[in-house]
Amino acid sequence: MPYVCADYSKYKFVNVCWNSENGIATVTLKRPPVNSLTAEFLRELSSLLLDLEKDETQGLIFTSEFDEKVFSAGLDFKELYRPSIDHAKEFMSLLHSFSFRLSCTAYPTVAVINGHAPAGGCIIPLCCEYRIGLNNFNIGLNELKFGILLPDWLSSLMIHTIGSRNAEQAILSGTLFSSEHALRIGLVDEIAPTKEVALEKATAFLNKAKIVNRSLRLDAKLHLRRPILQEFQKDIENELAKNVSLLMSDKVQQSLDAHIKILKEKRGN
Ligand SMILES: CC/C=C\CC/C=C/CC(=O)SCCNC(=O)CCNC(=O)[C@H](O)C(C)(C)COP(=O)(O)OP(=O)(O)OC[C@H]1O[C@@H](n2cnc3c(N)ncnc32)[C@H](O)[C@@H]1OP(=O)(O)O
Repeated sequence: MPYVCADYSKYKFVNVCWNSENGIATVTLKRPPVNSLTAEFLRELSSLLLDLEKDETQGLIFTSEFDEKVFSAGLDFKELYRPSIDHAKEFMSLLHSFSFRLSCTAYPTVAVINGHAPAGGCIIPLCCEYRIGLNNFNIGLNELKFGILLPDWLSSLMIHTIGSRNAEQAILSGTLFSSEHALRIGLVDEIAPTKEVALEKATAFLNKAKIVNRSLRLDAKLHLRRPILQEFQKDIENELAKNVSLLMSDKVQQSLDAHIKILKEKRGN
């Protein structure tokens, strides 16, 4: 059983709950109001993965504090609207390194998607090995609707998860899928009626993974995920520069502006 050394109370945007019997860490995302991903949040999540690795967690479950509302609303609109060039570079680099690290963790990973997971909100579930959804939520990579071309590593994660034909249709149409539809195409592996049941299913998946030798399992995981990991590692500097310049482009900035206005109007402010 892992001896928990790290001080998990230092984290601002996650709550980490260890099960001392099975060594599984449940990480609840709690950055109000909608778990949108900022540079600070991504930095924290990356550091958390390292702590969990050092403490030899036997498995990781991600879920959200904002139950039946939102798992994550994706990249933070407000932070990405008119950022400085340095901030845009830092943001893209943090997103890349966190997603890479999560995709090749030694320990098995599950996302309990207990709310909407649009666009960048779908990244954590896609990097995980298994996804359990609740009813009545939307999930998908709808970035094309924002004028954002997906980084190659993100398309590759989607292809790995739902196959190339489904991924082509999903990405090119910018579709957000209902939970039932997500189940049909394999974007989620199971649907659960409540978060409690979803957490039980997640634990069952992680317990199954435990019977296998840890380092052998990691070798197999890296082998099976090689096409994704190659995309993460391919020409990193160029890829980051491309994403930064896309983000800073007038077209994407105008689209972010429009979406921020829509959200404001929705709230009547
Ligand atoms: C360059 C390539 C790099 C990377 C590739 C990946 C790219 C990803 C692009 C993105 O991820 S862009 C973000 C896409 N996300 C969305 O379109 C989601 C937008 N939000 C919603 O649809 C809804 O807010 C919700 C379904 C998540 C939740 O709905 P509801 O519960 O009704 O809450 P409200 O809409 O009233 O929102 C509450 C509060 O939260 C703010 N907010 C919502 N989404 C974001 C966000 N993505 N970033 C920042 N803030 C967000 C919203 O403005 C409200 O704020 P108040 O101040 O009015 O309380």
